[in-house]
Amino acid sequence: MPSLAFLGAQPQSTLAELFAADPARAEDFAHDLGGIRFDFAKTHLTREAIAAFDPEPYHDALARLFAGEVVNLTEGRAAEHPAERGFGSPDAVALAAQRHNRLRALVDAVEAGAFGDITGILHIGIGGSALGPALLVDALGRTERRYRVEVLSNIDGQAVDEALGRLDPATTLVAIASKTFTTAETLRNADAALAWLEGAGVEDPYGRLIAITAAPEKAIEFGIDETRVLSFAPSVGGRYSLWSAIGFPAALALGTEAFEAMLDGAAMIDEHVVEAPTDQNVPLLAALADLTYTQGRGAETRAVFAYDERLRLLPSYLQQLVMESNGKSVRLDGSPAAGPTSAILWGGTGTDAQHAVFQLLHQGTHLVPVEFVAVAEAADEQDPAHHRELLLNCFAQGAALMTGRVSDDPHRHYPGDRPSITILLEDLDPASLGALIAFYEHRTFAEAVLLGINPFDQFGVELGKDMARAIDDPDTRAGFDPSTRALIEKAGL
Ligand SMILES: O=P(O)(O)OC[C@H]1O[C@](O)(CO)[C@@H](O)[C@@H]1O
Repeated sequence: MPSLAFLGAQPQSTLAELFAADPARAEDFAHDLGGIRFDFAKTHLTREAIAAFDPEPYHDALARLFAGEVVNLTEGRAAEHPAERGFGSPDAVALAAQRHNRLRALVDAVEAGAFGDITGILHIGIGGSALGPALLVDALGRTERRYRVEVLSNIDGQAVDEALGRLDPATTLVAIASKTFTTAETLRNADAALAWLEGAGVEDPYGRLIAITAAPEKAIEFGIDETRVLSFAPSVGGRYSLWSAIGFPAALALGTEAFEAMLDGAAMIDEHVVEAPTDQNVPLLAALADLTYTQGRGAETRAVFAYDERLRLLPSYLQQLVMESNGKSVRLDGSPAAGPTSAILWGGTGTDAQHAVFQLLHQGTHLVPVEFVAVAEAADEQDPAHHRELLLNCFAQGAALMTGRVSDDPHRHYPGDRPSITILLEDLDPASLGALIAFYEHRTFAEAVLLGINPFDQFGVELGKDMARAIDDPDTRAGFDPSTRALIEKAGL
């Protein structure tokens, strides 16, 4: 059983005291890995706590994950997303490679004109079947994107109209991405897309559909020819699936080489977590810092600010990854979790957020560990002066949160000692983005292991889905509470 005893070895010193006592802190608590600097110096993590941490249970869990053992005990399956990056049982790795070959073949077919002149792709999916592709394309496809990609997730008809309005039905491919191929929003939106193609007079609308799923039989039942079904393993969780066929729109829009470079970046992190000792293991250190605040100091949230417009979708991607994984109350054996589990993750982009929510971060009553994610190199064709100011603002915020400012006037007093992690990418490219995302996956995994919870199930979302079905049925609706029935009546449903 993993132990959180290391938290007891953490002196309750302030950040200023930690820096004063340790001249090498800035250097030793910052780690350069794959072109990314992970700087933990402005957290309350200490050498004592790291030394007191027993990494054995973590490494055992990691070995089980990479061996393709059943680590998702509540659903009785493995969690094989690392196999997409070459780490797993030989069978899983071979199968993932075969599936990537099919993905590449389909990209090649689109490029060779097998679907006619295609200029756009409508990617329909939700949660893990949408957030990853949306992030990849938005982050990396701003200048070189070869196809217009629209990601449609919400069941709101306005979202449908907006997405369709930006595409030409005559030259659009529709990818229906759903691990289960049963998700209500996705199927409803797929029907809307089909009607859109039909309405525009597209000769063979079903011929324009591609399915991406772990349930190929259901996609075939829907009417999609099996040659256009890209599958992935049921053991790849939705929020861990962007490495699989779910990444198809990114592979198409950015090119398969870029997609492979992203997988390589992630694989570099896979290797790192296995080999690095605790005091160098970047995702593990981040998890130790997270637990220092949630378990050790009562922090309920953690905020991530992307100081780069290209990463504006990162906070919402991380919300699913972190909260759907570790927002649990019971341990693997069903016993209650000992103390808080996942922090509530929220965030935004810098510098916008500075003028909206940073007041609370600097002077509010909540302890909010902050994370800054920035890129040293400006995006192509970006004004270097803007980029310089963006970065300077980012670093100034970390310094201000930590240092504070003393004033006799309580309204103008900044207490300081507020922690932050800074993640600085040398450049934003497929490899560094892959590494960044895999870092977050491994950090989430490490946290789950230390908390003794299962990061790979998500039963919490099932109740709402069941109720959404029941509420639409007059017989079961009668059993709903009076408040809900009154709302349904008021809305005229
Ligand atoms: O890919 P699917 O099966 O459509 O599911 C979409 C999303 O729904 C969830 O199951 C829960 O809402 C997520 O875990 C998943 O990413």
